Amino acid sequence: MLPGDFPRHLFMVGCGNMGGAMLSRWLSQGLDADRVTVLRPSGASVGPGVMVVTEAPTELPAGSIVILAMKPQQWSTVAPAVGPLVRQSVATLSLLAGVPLAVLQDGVPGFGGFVRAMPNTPVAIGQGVTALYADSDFPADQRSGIDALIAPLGSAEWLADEDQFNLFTALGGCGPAYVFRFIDALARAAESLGMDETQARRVALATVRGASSLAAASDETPGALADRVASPGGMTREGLDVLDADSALAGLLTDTLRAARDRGEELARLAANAG
Ligand SMILES: NC(=O)C1=CN([C@@H]2O[C@H](COP(=O)(O)OP(=O)(O)OC[C@H]3O[C@@H](n4cnc5c(N)ncnc54)[C@H](O)[C@@H]3O)[C@@H](O)[C@H]2O)C=CC1
Ligand SMILES: O=C(O)[C@@H]1CCC=N1
Repeated sequence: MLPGDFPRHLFMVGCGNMGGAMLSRWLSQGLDADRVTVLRPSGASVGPGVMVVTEAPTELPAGSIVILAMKPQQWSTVAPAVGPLVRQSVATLSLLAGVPLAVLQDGVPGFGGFVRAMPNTPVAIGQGVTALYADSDFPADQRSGIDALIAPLGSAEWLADEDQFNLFTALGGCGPAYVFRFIDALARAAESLGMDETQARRVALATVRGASSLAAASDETPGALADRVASPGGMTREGLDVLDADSALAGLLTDTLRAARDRGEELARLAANAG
């Protein structure tokens, strides 16, 4: 079921991996396909009944939200084409990683309805986490429409400080990729030590799923839960000692998030200049 104040119409600019994950969830939760229009250069279908256009129309249905779901680097070329539609929208949600509100506003001068959103692909099953940020120009009474839009996708966090957006992106937006890589590495490690490949993948995935569900359901921190697995003098501690030596895992993940976060500033420059 969609919330009652779900936007009346969605106009999506691009619908690839991320836009497609959001759209499939909204449709699965009861959104009528005729309440969505997708602009994509290929014109390829995104699902039964959803209108796909290859050029921006001149008008949007009343109460539309525009969702920018193309690549950040495309903003400076897309802005002139979709600017008139952005101005007609009650709000325009930008998924463009790294691109600050100021760069969005430069593309459509005078429009105060931009909201930055950073979802992640688990939105496809309603288990995403989405960061949201709007500045003081954004009409306060439109926030509930944005909340209704995001609610079917999982949890949401409004950030108070736009400077935190790239760090949130590195953790929440990019994070599924790092977790998928970890699952893969866990399975490959078991395989390299002699386990059958298919069994290693199955057990690694089941272990990560069970552990993350337990951590989500527990009052204890993941750190405390790790210690509970490690029986004194037992096997787990020997393994944890490898991960913890010289803060190996913590250091690797800090470097990982730093690299992802810092790429956001480069994407902002590309969005402003390169087209
Ligand atoms: N993939 C992810 O997990 C996440 C992606 N994002 C953001 O979502 C946006 C899209 O990323 P992905 O879906 O991964 O990329 P993608 O490459 O899968 O999809 C991009 C879409 O944009 C369309 N497109 C290309 N040129 C266009 C144009 N001129 N006008 C309209 N549409 C155009 C493409 O046809 C495609 O459907 C990016 O801005 C990214 O930063 C945000 C959070 C997570
Ligand atoms: O890789 C990217 O730039 C986007 C942002 C978060 C996930 N994917």
